Amino acid sequence: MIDYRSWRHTFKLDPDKTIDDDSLELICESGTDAIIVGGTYGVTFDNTLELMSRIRRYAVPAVLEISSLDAVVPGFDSYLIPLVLNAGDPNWMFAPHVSGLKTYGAYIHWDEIITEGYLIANPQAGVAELTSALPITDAAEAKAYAQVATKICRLPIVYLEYSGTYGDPSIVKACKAGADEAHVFYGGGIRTPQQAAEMAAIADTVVVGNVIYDDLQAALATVGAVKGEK
Ligand SMILES: CC(C)=CCC/C(C)=C/CC/C(C)=C/CC/C(C)=C/CC/C(C)=C/CC/C(C)=C/CC/C(C)=C/COP(=O)(O)OP(=O)(O)O
Ligand SMILES: O=P(O)(O)OC[C@@H](O)CO
Ligand SMILES: [Mg+2]
Repeated sequence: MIDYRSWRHTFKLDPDKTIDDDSLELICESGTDAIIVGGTYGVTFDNTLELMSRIRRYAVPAVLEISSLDAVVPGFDSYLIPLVLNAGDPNWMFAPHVSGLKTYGAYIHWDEIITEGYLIANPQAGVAELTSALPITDAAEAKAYAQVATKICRLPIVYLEYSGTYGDPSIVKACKAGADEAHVFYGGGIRTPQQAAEMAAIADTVVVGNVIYDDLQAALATVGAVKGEK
């Protein structure tokens, strides 16, 4: 099992976006703890395979966060499987996972599978639209969702997803409190070292995504900010 509990900082690369070789090298050699490959829309087998093979030039661990059954590519170190805690469309709760097990069951190495209790907190994110995510009304509700994930479903990870916008630290704190011993990933809208450090002081691992494509130097500066924390 990959040691995700030691990760403090990760970059998330989207197979549907373009990154040149020099930028990819800087990301992979940045000192980040892992590269997560994933995205909501436009993720295909071919663009995932292409990105994975380019990342594989470097020693950094690479994991695939599966969002489509058409894009399950062998060769990653581990596979993150989201379970969307606040999916309003029940077809996103377990149906893809049942299909996945029917299709890939014979090939699964269970010690490579890591399940994430996914809590979608930005109603404007693509993933919120896709899953018809229910709004999180307040910190008490965020804490309760985290407890559903960890105390009731006994999931090892809570992923608080603000994809595209910077989150509310009080909601992140509530999630962390509800998650107890489980591991908390925070992702969304981190664009500065200060934001990275602020979220890293609450969550166990921070995930930096979109800024990679908008401002590479800003993205790289988040690594040192997090590694100095906690
Ligand atoms: C041969 C081989 C390699 C075998 C491996 C076996 C294996 C791992 C099999 C998988 C079995 C299985 C149980 C599969 C089910 C996987 C599946 C399709 C689950 C559904 C996941 C799900 C609910 C997806 C919904 C979307 C989601 C939560 C995506 C997560 C990623 C995400 C939110 C990224 C952010 O995207 P981004 O584009 O940045 O966001 P914006 O749109 O807001 O910008
Ligand atoms: O792209 P950003 O907003 O940095 O979010 C990171 C990650 O949580 C997306 O799944
Ligand atoms: Mg993204």
